[in-house]
Amino acid sequence: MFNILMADPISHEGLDVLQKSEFVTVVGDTGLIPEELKNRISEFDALLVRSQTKVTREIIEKAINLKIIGRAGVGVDNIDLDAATEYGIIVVNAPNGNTNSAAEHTMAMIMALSRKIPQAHFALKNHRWERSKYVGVELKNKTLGIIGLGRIGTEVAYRAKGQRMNVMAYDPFLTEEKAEKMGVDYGGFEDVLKQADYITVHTPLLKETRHMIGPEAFEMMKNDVHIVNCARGGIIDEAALYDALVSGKAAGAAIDVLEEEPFQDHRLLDLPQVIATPHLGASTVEAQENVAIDVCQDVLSHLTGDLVKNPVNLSSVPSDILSQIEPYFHLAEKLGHFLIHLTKDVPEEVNIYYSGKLSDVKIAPITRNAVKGLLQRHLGSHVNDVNALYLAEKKDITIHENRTSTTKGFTNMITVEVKTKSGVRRVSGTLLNGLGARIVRVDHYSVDVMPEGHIVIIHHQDLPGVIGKMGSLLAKHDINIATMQVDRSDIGGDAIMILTIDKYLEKDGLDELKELEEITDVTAVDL
Ligand SMILES: NC(=O)C1=CN([C@@H]2O[C@H](COP(=O)(O)OP(=O)(O)OC[C@H]3O[C@@H](n4cnc5c(N)ncnc54)[C@H](O)[C@@H]3O)[C@@H](O)[C@H]2O)C=CC1
Ligand SMILES: O=C(O)CCC(=O)C(=O)O
Repeated sequence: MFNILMADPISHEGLDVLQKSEFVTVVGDTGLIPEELKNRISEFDALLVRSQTKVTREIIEKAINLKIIGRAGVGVDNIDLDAATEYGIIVVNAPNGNTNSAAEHTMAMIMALSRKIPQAHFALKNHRWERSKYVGVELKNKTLGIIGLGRIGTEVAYRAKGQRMNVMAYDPFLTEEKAEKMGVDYGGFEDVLKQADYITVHTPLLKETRHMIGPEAFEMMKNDVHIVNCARGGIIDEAALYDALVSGKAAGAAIDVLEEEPFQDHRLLDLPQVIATPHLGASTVEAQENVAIDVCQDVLSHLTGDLVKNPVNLSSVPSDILSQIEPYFHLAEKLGHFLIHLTKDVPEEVNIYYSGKLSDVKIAPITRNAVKGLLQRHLGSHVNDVNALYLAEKKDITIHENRTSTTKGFTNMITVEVKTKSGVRRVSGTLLNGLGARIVRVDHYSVDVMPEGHIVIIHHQDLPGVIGKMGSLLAKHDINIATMQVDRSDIGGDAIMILTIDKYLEKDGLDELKELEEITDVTAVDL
């Protein structure tokens, strides 16, 4: 049974996904202060948050059982991703479910700002009829500058065009061709600043985007510019915005997000030309349902051993290829685990070869799992597919992926190879149609072994009587051989025998096998 802590309120449609599962229990405890969260986090396998809860390194360090953090929304700037990755905790978000709501909110803010609706509303509610005070400006033929043309920025662009605005955008991934296709003017950051009447930001909050709209940016802008931030507090330097508004450079600002939430400094909010909402961009029934369902499904998938759709600290695996790679994902881990038992020295380099059908599927998740299988033996069960590559790098092990369409007799094959100072060891596996996974090569030997259960790998001299001796010795230890595979380099030369046995071979049995004179090496591995 896995324990999930819901630390921020999540829509019940998402919670239903979890509550229907017999594998999880959900504890709802919203509004915990950081100290309380730190003290309780070790009880949980999964943590669900929105933007309020700050999942800091300090909390992650205490989260000894935590496997996944689910963010019901897009921005993950409230989660220390480096710490999560380092501790092998996967972070998932729900990047698509609130795009529409955030775009609609942005448009509502742009329109309310232009027509001073909140100010006029407030006056009227206070019984003041002030028609001449609230003269607005039209959006038609004005230029909207969009900084960050991702999911939300793109939706805002289409809506602004519906308002007959000219749209100009800057995004490091925007090409001239793409802009043309969208009917958007293509510009650099400064072009947008200089030409826009309205500027709206839709980037994530990153080192690079923090305060990207600061004093210098305001200087480049047109007089009477309108500023909109429905993305993240901190993209716009609030002190610089305040100065621009007070000096009259900027005509008004609409802000949904603040550098500190809930706000500490209310100077900006007190300006009459500022309209504001308390981080409501995603606060619609529909968006909250969408993000809750998406994130809860991923949390459940991860806890029950399946792949997730929206990992943040892993590259994303689209659902259509998810089912395609899943069996290889498990095979790769077993190959890594098998091989590390054969590897007697410190691994320096790992090569993973993908051949046949696998040469054109998304292999990154498969690679991560192979590395996980390799590292777990020595680094323990905290190694997972989130931190495997990070930990390999920390251990100075270089990882290379290689694709080849050569099938080597199999329609698909994964070969994991480890280089150490004493040489190279490798193991290959495949998925046989209808028969499942098989280990088909160990170094230069051909075998056919199901990668599961108790396995003994015996290197020996190809001499008469060896198999008999081995069988008797195992029988003495009450061990039944389930399957046996043998291959040799040449008659009377080096040979390999791979046994699957019905129970674990204890150390004394292993040592006795090693003492047989024809045997050069014995390795036991449990897959
Ligand atoms: N107010 C609210 O309630 C909500 C806020 N958000 C926030 O909105 C923002 C955008 O979200 P999405 O569109 O879903 O993200 P996205 O990832 O689809 O788009 C972000 C875009 O910003 C671009 N970008 C990154 N660095 C940039 C830079 N230096 N200059 C210009 N562009 C840059 C990226 O290339 C990307 O195209 C995020 O900060 C997210 O957290 C999202 C949903 C609701
Ligand atoms: O959880 C929320 O309501 C905030 C949504 C948000 O800011 C995001 O998805 O980035």
